[in-house]
Amino acid sequence: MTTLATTNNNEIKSIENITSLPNSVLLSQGAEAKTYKIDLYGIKCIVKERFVKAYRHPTLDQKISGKRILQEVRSLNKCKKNGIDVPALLLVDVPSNRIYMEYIDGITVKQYLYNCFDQSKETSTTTTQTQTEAHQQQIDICAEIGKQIARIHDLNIVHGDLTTSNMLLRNNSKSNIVFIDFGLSYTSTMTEDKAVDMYVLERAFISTHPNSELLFKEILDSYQKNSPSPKVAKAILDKLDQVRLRGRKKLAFG
Ligand SMILES: Nc1ncnc2c1ncn2[C@@H]1O[C@H](COP(=O)(O)OP(=O)(O)OP(=O)(O)O)[C@@H](O)[C@H]1O
Repeated sequence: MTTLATTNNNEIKSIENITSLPNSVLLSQGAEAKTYKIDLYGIKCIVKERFVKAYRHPTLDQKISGKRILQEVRSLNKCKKNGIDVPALLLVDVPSNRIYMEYIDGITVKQYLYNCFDQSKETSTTTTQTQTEAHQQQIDICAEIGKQIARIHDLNIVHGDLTTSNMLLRNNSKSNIVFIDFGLSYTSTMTEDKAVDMYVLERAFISTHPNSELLFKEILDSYQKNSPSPKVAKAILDKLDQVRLRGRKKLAFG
């Protein structure tokens, strides 16, 4: 682990206040972390800073934040090492609860799918060809999502928060999905954990992209077809059926 070094009388210090940096922009404030885009020595990068939760005991808070950071860093590193596209890790500043990573220039998969839906809508200006192309683009990106998640699961990484907002398109290219936000990720060999990961994605996908059940099926088909371990992938998808059933029962009976 390293600390961001700014030498000051031979002292190594963290940047005190991210917002004081020129060109720093707050991109999002989640429940646990703030995400900034900054310019560091001329390089655009992302700083994810887990903030102190006042309702938690400080020691416990530091322990939880430290664990989440470690998990995010581990997952990012493991993915990168195995050729799965994730932001490159630049620095980890444990005392300040910050991770510095590569800034990915590109839209989210969520936005990409919205754009395709817009193009595929019947209007006076759209042609059948535009609609067919837009539909094919949706299918292609869903196939890519399934393939890449199968590879992540094959590394025994459970993402924990799979949504189309947590997938970015490097240079806006649909064949270049970059997975982000591994803050809730963990290591597991259990089919159940991976099935729940797919269930989280399914719920998020269907609610973010209405009437997209057939598209989600593309994700599942590709997940199984492209998994490095097809038998395991099949077991995970069989388990997904059970997870769905439990989810429905929970909704119906509380
Ligand atoms: N490497 C990156 N490159 C470009 N944009 C990014 C990058 N990482 C995050 N973002 C942007 O910042 C937003 C928030 O990031 P992220 O999802 O990692 O944080 P979070 O959801 O607040 O964290 P957590 O869920 O762990 O509390 C993302 O939706 C994305 O738009």
